[in-house]
Amino acid sequence: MTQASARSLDVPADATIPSRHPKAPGVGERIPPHNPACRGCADVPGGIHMESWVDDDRGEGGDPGVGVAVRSRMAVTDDMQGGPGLIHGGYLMAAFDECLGSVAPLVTRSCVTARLETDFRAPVPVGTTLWLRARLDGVLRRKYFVSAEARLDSEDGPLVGTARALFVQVDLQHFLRHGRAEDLEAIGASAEQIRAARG
Ligand SMILES: CCCCCCCCCCCC(=O)SCCNC(=O)CCNC(=O)[C@H](O)C(C)(C)COP(=O)(O)OP(=O)(O)OC[C@H]1O[C@@H](n2cnc3c(N)ncnc32)[C@H](O)[C@@H]1OP(=O)(O)O
Repeated sequence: MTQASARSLDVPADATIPSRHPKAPGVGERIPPHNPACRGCADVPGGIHMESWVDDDRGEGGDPGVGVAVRSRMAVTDDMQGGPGLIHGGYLMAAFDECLGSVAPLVTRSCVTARLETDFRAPVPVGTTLWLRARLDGVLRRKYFVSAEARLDSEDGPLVGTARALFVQVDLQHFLRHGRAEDLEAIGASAEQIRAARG
């Protein structure tokens, strides 16, 4: 296998699709913020205020409850402007990252974005609402392959973007080792845990 194909976002043939974790929120339930300071999903100044729910991915056979998917909504506000009256592309990518990033935790522990590819298919005016839908396409070892689409103003509105991403599962040590201590302490980590993780 070449280096390029090893890092591709194409779902490997031997990937599987596990079920939602029994303790994960159920279909239709709101997904709570994964960190109270997250600029993606928490209600904090300067955030994108994404709201997400567990969706029902009916899968190939159309069976209800099969698969793992997330539905998200984001208001496109004036402060997201790039071109005059239009969303900055980085905000659309942030929206995709947040929606895509809510999928794997329905199955496993924390994951982080390793790679994110976005196709900007149509301009997104400020003052609109983005509706996103992401699904789990396959899992191989620690790798979670996900894809998403974004539509304007309703769940079946015009398609404005699509994305594919790879999330890699990490353990708590990832955050303890790399995160700023005061933010880790704010979510309950002790100074001793942080010191131990950093060696
Ligand atoms: C307190 C709780 C709060 C919970 C908080 C939850 C936070 C969620 C936040 C939302 C999402 C984000 O914004 S996350 C923020 C943005 N992302 C990041 O900061 C991640 C920075 N990158 C990293 O830390 C690292 O590169 C990792 C963890 C992604 C991978 O490092 P690693 O753990 O050493 O693993 P590594 O062996 O390199 O890679 C594992 C497998 O993935 C593949 N792989 C790795 N990177 C890539 C890549 N870019 N493109 C393709 N493939 C890749 C490798 O080839 C390998 O495949 P194979 O050999 O197995 O085939």
